[in-house]
Amino acid sequence: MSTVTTGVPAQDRTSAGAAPAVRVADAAVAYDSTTVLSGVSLEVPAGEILAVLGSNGSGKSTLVRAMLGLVPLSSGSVELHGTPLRRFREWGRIGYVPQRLSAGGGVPATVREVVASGQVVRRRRLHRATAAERAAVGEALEAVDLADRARDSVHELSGGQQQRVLIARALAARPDTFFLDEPMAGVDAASQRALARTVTRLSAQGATVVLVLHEPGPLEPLIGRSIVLSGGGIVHDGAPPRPEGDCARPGHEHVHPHADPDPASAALPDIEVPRRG
Ligand SMILES: Nc1ncnc2c1ncn2[C@@H]1O[C@H](COP(=O)(O)OP(=O)(O)OP(=O)(O)O)[C@@H](O)[C@H]1O
Repeated sequence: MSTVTTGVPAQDRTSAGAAPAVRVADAAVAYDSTTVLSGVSLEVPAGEILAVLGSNGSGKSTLVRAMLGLVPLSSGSVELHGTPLRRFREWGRIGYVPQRLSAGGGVPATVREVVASGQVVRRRRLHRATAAERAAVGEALEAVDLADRARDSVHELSGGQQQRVLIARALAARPDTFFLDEPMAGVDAASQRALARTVTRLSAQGATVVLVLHEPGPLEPLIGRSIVLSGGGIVHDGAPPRPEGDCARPGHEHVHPHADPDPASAALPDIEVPRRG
C-alpha cells in the first residue's frame, strides 16, 4: 500500500486563518518590452487544487514561474505562505515540476537516483541518505506506480513515465505545495491515471496543488477551482467552466474541465496516507 507523505504542517491543514499558500497582487510580467501578464491578482488557499487554463501563449507557465520567483515581476507582488517572495526561505515546502523537462538530462541516471535528487533541497549539508530519506524515495516511487522501475535508467522510460519520475522527485522532498506545469502533456493514458491518483492522495493530505493544464483529462473530477488566462489577465476565476458554443465542438482550442458525473476518484483504491506528527 502506498504511503506517500507530504510535510503539510498541522496548523496549515486545520487553521481557518492560515495564510494562503500563494498570494499574487496586481502582478505584471514582461519579456523584453512585451507585457505578457498585467493586473493579475489571486489567492490560492492552502489545500486547494487550482487549475490554470488558457490557450497557447496566454501566460500560464509565466504565471507559475512568477509565483516561484523564476521570472521577475515588473510590478505587483507575490507571497508564498504569507511571506513575500524575496524573504521566503522554506523552499523545502515547494515542489515544482516544470514543463517539458527531460528527466535525467544527458546523465545515465537510474529512476531511483533522479527521485533521490529531489531531497537535496531538504539537506543542510551533504550526507549519506538516512533510512527515512530512502523510505521517502520508495514512497514517492510507489505513489507514481514506478517502484518496479527504480533500478532502470530513466532513458528506458516513456515520456509519460519520465514525467512521473519528475513528480516523484518533487514528492521525495515531502513538500506541501506543488506547482505542476502541464503534467499531462504528452503523457500516456496509464501515466495520466497514475498522476491523477497521486494528486488525489496529495489533496487528501491537505497539500496545495497548482496545475497548468491543457487537457484536464483524469484530473477533471479533482479540480474545484480554475482560472482562465487570456489577453494577459484572468478572465475566469471560479468553478471549472463548462463548454458552450464553439468550445463544445471537438478539437476546440481552449480546453476546459468538463463535468464528470462518474468521478474517476471514486474508482481509486483506498490509500493509507500517514500524516507527519
Ligand atoms: N523567456 C521568454 N522570453 C520571451 N518571451 C517569452 C518567454 N517565455 C514565454 N514567452 C512568451 O510569453 C507568452 C506567454 O508564454 P507562456 O509560456 O507563459 O504561455 P503558456 O500559456 O504557458 O503557453 P503554452 O500553453 O503554449 O505552454 C508567449 O507569447 C511566449 O512566447
